Amino acid sequence: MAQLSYVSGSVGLITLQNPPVNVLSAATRQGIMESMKKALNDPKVKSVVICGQNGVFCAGADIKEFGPNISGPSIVPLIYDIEVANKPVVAAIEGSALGGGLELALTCHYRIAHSKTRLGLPEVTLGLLPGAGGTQLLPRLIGIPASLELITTGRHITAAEALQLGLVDHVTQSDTVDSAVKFALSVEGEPLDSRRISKRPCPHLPDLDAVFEAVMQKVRQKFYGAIAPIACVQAVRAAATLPFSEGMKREQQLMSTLFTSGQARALQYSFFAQRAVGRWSMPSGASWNTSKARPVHRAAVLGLGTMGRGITVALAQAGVSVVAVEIQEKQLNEAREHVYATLERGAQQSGVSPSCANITYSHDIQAVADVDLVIEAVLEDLSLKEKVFQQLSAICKPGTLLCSNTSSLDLNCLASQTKNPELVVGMHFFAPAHVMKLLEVVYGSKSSPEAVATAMQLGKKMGKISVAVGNCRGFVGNRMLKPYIEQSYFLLEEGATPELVDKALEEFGFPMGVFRMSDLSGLDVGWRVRKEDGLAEPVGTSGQITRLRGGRRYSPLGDILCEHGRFGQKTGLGWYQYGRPGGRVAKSDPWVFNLLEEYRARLGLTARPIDQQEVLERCLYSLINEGLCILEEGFASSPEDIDVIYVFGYGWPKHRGGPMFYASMVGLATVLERLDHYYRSNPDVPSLKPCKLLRQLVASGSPPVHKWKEITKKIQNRL
Ligand SMILES: CCCCCCCCCCCCCC(=O)CC(=O)SCCNC(=O)CCNC(=O)[C@H](O)C(C)(C)COP(=O)(O)OP(=O)(O)OC[C@H]1O[C@@H](n2cnc3c(N)ncnc32)[C@H](O)[C@@H]1OP(=O)(O)O
Ligand SMILES: NC(=O)C1=CN([C@@H]2O[C@H](COP(=O)(O)OP(=O)(O)OC[C@H]3O[C@@H](n4cnc5c(N)ncnc54)[C@H](O)[C@@H]3O)[C@@H](O)[C@H]2O)C=CC1
Repeated sequence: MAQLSYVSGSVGLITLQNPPVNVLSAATRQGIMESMKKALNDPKVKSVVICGQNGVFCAGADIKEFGPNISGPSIVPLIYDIEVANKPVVAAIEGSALGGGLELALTCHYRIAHSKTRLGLPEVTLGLLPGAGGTQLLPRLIGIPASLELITTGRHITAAEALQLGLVDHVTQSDTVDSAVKFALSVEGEPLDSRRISKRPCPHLPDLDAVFEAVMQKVRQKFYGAIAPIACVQAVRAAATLPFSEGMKREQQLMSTLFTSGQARALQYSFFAQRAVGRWSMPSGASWNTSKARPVHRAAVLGLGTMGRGITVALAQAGVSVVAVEIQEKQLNEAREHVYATLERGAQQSGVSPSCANITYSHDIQAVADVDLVIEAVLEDLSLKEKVFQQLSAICKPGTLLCSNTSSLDLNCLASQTKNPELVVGMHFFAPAHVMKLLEVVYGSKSSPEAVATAMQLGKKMGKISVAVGNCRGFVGNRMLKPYIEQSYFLLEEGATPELVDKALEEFGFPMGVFRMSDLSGLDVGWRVRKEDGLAEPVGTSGQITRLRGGRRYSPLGDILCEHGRFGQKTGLGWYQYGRPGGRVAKSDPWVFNLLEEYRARLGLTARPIDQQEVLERCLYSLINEGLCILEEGFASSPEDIDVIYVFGYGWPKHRGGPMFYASMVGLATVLERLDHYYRSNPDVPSLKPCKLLRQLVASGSPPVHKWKEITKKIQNRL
């Protein structure tokens, strides 16, 4: 796991050997410790270089080992041993130096990095802090403000930025190990005291209290409810105010609290879930093992409204050449300007030149004839989309993949309009499409595994976290949103206000409660769908209100708002008031309170006190129940798929893992008991009826999320 070899006569070269990314597993830590001891005791060795095999230095601790029974040599004494060494130790950094990997490099006396290396302390994203001395060493090396920024965000930086910050001593474009060995030879025998970071004082900061207060405030606001960023600030403060050994004790104290926290478990679960969704599978068993993605060099985007523009930007940024088609001249011109400005802004932020040269614009659908893949993003209208798919099927060269960005229409209907339904898949992006990380790749009943593989691969190239899902109404994310929104309306009928419901959800950790979110996305969107489904009927001022439609409880409150022209932020009025159309600051609206009072009076409903717990239970448990139904029906292949969709597409707080993980933390038996309770008092609300899978999981002793597959498979096989 770590090997000592001898090079250039006097250099001991320690190579970390733990593929794929040389994590510091127990065996690797043991290997480093033994190799270091051997090198330091060998009189022939005058200097040491530490590197990682296969072009990766080290991705830090092995997250899989985290838990109450962590074994092997501790990482902290190991790093002390390196720093006190009486021979120069040089880190040869390439690929990644992250977390414990960067801490290992910080204990070396010199750091040489390849220009393509990424460095960082991402522990905060795992619910931890850099607990192998990182919070004490980094501020001593690069100062407090820069350390606070890196440690509280977990941001990865380039070698160039690391050099600028003083984090590395030298950046090379050539062979890193060769450069480090040459460097080691050049410093053999030189005094080392000034190179030991722990011996340095932390750079003085005159307004220390004010700096820490401001950062703490920012962190509390930005990472609402998360405990790790706060502990990170506290640990860096220890570096600024305490001697090194005392600071290390404080770091360990804070780390041990985080290490066993539910938030750390959730975030570490999420780390692996993000990677697991990439290993997609379809109910037929198709996966990467059986299907190969086709290369996509040239893609078309059809419809340059809100979504088409974002998709064009994301494709161009991924280096794909784009044909962008829009029928309306005005929209086309606006889109061209918008895409250009967004790419320019992105280029300025990333320092990479913009990719505008890759895009051609047209108002003629014939322009898509020679592309490898089309993403359709025209209006959400089935007959329009059907016509577009007929045209695409006739125009495109054989083998072109036809993708739809529809958020709710049946993919099979679109596929049936084409000559090759196996080439049709959904690519459901989220707004704004060039920013949001999530992509649902939707397979219809005839989609070929190759088509799914190609969409998944393209999503990855575009920097998305792609999740393959089945073709049910609303797919996974929007389908689960339906009972969540429905419950929020029922709560209003029973006595809650939009403010009360939103406060409960925002304190849970959502960036926006359900009503503020609905105002932002536009209330008319759901209204249109409800009208198409025959649910929304005009109420008028004297009309009868029926709260039972199709045998189910129904709340027309959302429809009533729309009948008054209140579509949310875009009209300046929705569940809140915004001052003007397009306004962003939500203020309570007495009109809404009056409406609710009149509505309840008209229907003979008595408002009762509703607490935050009930809001959370009814909104979240009904959403969780729907997620479990989706799993039961096989439209998602694992709970990880659902959790990743909610964290990256719907603002589910990261430190709560996702709805499925959260349900397992709360206790599946508790979720079942509460759903049973609410369903008993609302037998006309089917989404509160606990699904079969939930009952089965509880009956099987509520296994952890990673074991659910054993039970879902059995249920799915029986379907
Ligand atoms: C009981 C009470 C005790 C209380 C006291 C406790 C004290 C404990 C002290 C411990 C102090 C330890 C401090 C420390 O060192 C903390 C850390 O280092 S935490 C880890 C920080 N590192 C990271 O977050 C890096 C994570 N990795 C990445 O960002 C990417 O993998 C990377 C950029 C390196 C490479 O990306 P890419 O090429 O895209 O590959 P993948 O992401 O697909 O990864 C490939 C493969 O490797 C797995 N993997 C990656 N990193 C890790 C890791 N750190 N641990 C385990 N496994 C890792 C990844 O899952 C992939 O495998 P799959 O099988 O495909 O999933
Ligand atoms: N807006 C959102 O937040 C999201 C929307 N979606 C889906 O994306 C699709 C597009 O939605 P938006 O961008 O919001 O709509 P939009 O109304 O902003 O844009 C649609 C564009 O398509 C153009 N168009 C219509 N027919 C066309 C044709 N035959 N050829 C070329 N262009 C044509 C229109 O002129 C318009 O510019 C819909 O299916 C929607 O459900 C999916 C995820 C999120």
